Amino acid sequence: MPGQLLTVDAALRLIEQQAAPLAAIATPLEEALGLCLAADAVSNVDSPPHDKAMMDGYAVIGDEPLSELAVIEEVVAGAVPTLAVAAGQATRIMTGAPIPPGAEAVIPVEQTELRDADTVRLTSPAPPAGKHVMRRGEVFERGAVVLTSGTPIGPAQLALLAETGNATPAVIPTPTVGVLATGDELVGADQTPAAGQIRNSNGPMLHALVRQAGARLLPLGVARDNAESLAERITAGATADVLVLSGGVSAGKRDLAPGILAELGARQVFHKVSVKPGKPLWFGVWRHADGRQTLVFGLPGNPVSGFVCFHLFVRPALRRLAGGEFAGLPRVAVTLDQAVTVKGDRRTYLPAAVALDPAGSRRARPVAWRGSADLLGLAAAAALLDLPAERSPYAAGDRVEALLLTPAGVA
Ligand SMILES: Nc1nc2c(c(=O)[nH]1)N[C@H]1C(S)=C(S)[C@@H](COP(=O)(O)OP(=O)(O)OC[C@H]3O[C@@H](n4cnc5c(N)ncnc54)[C@H](O)[C@@H]3O)O[C@H]1N2
Ligand code: MOO
Repeated sequence: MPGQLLTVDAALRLIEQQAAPLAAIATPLEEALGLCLAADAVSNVDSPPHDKAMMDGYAVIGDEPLSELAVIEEVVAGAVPTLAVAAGQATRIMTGAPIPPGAEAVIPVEQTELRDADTVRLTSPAPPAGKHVMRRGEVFERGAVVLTSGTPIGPAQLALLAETGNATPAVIPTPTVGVLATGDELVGADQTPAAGQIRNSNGPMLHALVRQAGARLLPLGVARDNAESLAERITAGATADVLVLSGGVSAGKRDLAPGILAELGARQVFHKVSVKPGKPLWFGVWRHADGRQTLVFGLPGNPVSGFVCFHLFVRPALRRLAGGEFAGLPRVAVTLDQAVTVKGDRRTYLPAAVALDPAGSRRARPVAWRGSADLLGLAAAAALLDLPAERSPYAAGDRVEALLLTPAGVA
């Protein structure tokens, strides 16, 4: 371990130990998109619920010896046949409708012509038994587990839950994340900074990161660098599952957040990680009198440090709380387009542009940037290169790992 600092992996293990899925709730299906199932989903119907026609046409006994058939009935989807079909007979049937007793196949309407209202002639050889018929329970039977606990609910899973009668499935709810920016120097994006002031960019950035992660945002505004303001705003975040603070966690005189958190009853799990940017990261657990707990992340104030720490450490915790895997951004291999030297001994995450070469493999080049306050560089990045210090210097052509910030990871 470099110096006395925790490695990124050790820090992640400590966070994972504290991040258990939230308690399950029952939710209306319409609100279940994006949530994870908290229990196996069982079907209360067979699928399909009856032997069903897969084509519009005529239900027949199958391998029909005759080429002219008497039409005895018509069954549309939603109706139930009343007559059994025998040799020489057919029931006019629509896709999805139940197959009448005795029938074993469907002749598509295109392979027939009507002689008169009650007689149909086959223009192709009669189909064998089983053709264009789906058997009751062929896809799954009543009582079958159709989705297992932990499955994320997308549109297809939602449709399956609807089909199987799971109108209010048990799910893990969306975690709520309180976001608090700290600092006397901060003014709003719509204000003109006076001497010594800067605009609060971390607030909007962290709000966006929380939303992008699919969590519910509890905006807590800006706390000033004094004990009263910090204690008041942090206390307002006690209802959240996760509290994200920006700034005030390094070694400065005004870096009061860790002390205030301890006074309020939050237990520090670690402070400082061997990562660049992001070294001053603080992580703790705040247990409340009612048995709930809030995971607290004190992110460094430098914007890129906060961004990197959110992706590396907060995002996996949010996914775990929501019932998913403890996993962050997608990780891919890239080829470096230029040499890179990592200074110091911290594992370094460098904002990079990524392009596909003609063979379809990803090539990456660090963006021009001037350290952990450079949002211009970060805004041009599609990935974060993951560069362990001990492998430095890196040469052009070296294969390294990168965390993708955009779905395609190319920009
Ligand atoms: N003596 C030491 N000094 C510093 C250390 C250290 O280990 N020893 N660590 C450095 C590192 S690394 C970082 S990163 C920063 C982190 O400092 P803090 O988390 O305490 O953050 P602040 O001091 O409050 O602010 C740092 C920087 O970020 C700007 N900032 C803060 N909040 C916002 C915001 N909401 N929007 C935009 N910019 C923000 C702030 O103005 C400062 O420029 O500490 C180093 N120092
Ligand atoms: O680690 Mo700080 O986060 O270098 O800027």
